[in-house]
Amino acid sequence: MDATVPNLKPIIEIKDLMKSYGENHVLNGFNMVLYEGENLVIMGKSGSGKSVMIKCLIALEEHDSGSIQVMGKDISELQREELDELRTEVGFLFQGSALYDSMTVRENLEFPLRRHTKKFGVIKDTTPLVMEALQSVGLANTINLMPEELSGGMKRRIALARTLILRPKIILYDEPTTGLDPITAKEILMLMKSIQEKYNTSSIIITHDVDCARVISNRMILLVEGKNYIEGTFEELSISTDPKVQAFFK
Ligand SMILES: Nc1ncnc2c1ncn2[C@@H]1O[C@H](COP(=O)(O)OP(=O)(O)OP(=O)(O)O)[C@@H](O)[C@H]1O
Repeated sequence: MDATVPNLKPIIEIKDLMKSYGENHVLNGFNMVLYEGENLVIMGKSGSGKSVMIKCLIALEEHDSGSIQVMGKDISELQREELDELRTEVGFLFQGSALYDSMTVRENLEFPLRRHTKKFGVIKDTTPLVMEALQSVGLANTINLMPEELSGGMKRRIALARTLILRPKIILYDEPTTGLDPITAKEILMLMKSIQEKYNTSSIIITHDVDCARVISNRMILLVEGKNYIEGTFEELSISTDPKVQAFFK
């Protein structure tokens, strides 16, 4: 474990996770612990089950067996309302950002506030929360713009602001730097780091991007054929002589 991880309190624990689609056994006993304040990178070949694992984690997909504990709660035991509440603590940033094109930046950010009224109650004036989230991503001046007026990097930052507005304790990133040029990708990584420091969030980051893993990870897990193949720090994995591990560092 990297010395920069402040403590070792688990915030997510996955044990022996199995998930198949017909004969396609995607997750075959995956295990994972995410500690508070940690940035955990999951790497794996295309089709190795990374996105399915994330979907099981937030109960968008039902797992076949094994257990998933998020903030001490077994997600398969939660009723719909409890699950909705838990989802306000787990923000996710999927590939492609997915802002609503017909809404302004402000309306995009207000959307989760209106959907999850339990966390903050009914808010009469959303401006302070919207502005704080936009300031966190350095884009306060875009509040009245439409998504089409934003660059790819800006869209991703706004999507991150929309995730942050509910003040999640955990953020799940699926390929946060894919499709961005190297400079914009670096800006996003710096932003992810500053958010983690500011809000003390814990994150799981799925990525193929070695630079992303190097900059952001406290620890990494390599997923092969639906289970953990190896885990360790970037430094440990990057000097591994195992061909399956080396393949990611080329
Ligand atoms: N809803 C679904 N129905 C059937 N099969 C699915 C479904 N979702 C995923 N799969 C299968 O699960 C396997 C793992 O997919 P997954 O999207 O998790 O891969 P991944 O590791 O995230 O890949 P990538 O890096 O390309 O995003 C694939 O074989 C995929 O076809």
